[in-house]
Amino acid sequence: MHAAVIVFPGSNCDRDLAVAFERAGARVSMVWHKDTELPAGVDLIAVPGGFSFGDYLRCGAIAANSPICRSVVAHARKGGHVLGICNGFQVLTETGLLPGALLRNARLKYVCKPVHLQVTTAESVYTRGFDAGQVITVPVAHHDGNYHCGDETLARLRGEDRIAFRYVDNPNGSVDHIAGILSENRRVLGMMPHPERMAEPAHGGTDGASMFTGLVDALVAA
Ligand SMILES: NC(=O)CC[C@H](N)C(=O)O
Repeated sequence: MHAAVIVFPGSNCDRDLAVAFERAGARVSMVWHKDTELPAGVDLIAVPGGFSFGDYLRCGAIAANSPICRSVVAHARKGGHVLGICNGFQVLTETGLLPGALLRNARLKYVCKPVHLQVTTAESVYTRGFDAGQVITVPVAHHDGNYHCGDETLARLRGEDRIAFRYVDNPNGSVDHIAGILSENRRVLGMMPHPERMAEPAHGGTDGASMFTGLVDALVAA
């Protein structure tokens, strides 16, 4: 299984994400935002967390218009897998691959702490390593994590079982406590919490590791 991790100026979770994939058995290529082509044979693209382009304009807005993102969008439109974590989730909403937007946290503060997440659906390659309803602990670290979408979109996300994770105690005001969502074909996932920061014992917990092992196993078997 070959994963590509996209790197923007200001990304700061790219190495963590690569290590989490490698520990789960994946081969990883780092891809600079100015590149236009993805490495041949890539199974999954991962858009990491951080402060791409200094969060200027809106978090993820400039990154979404970088050369590599044209290939990321094309990969997803062909049915490819794309995972966006934190700033990566913001980038995916800015590209239009996922609906909705990440607004400033309800209390206007940067929130950085471990949170409890309910795995809302296990029906995706990203969440198959968990049981539906399972509660896991992973950290959040963001100031724009307040997920917002219109009523119609929310009804579709619920009706199509596309809410991947919900906060047990909502830290940022997200509608319906949403922490992560899936695309219509369930192959694109965006989430604000950081599973890659809770993926080995030295992190203080390993709940996030199941996401990477479940994902790599699914894509190897595909
Ligand atoms: N850790 C992150 O990816 C942070 C994302 C973004 N810079 C924010 O604070 O909302």
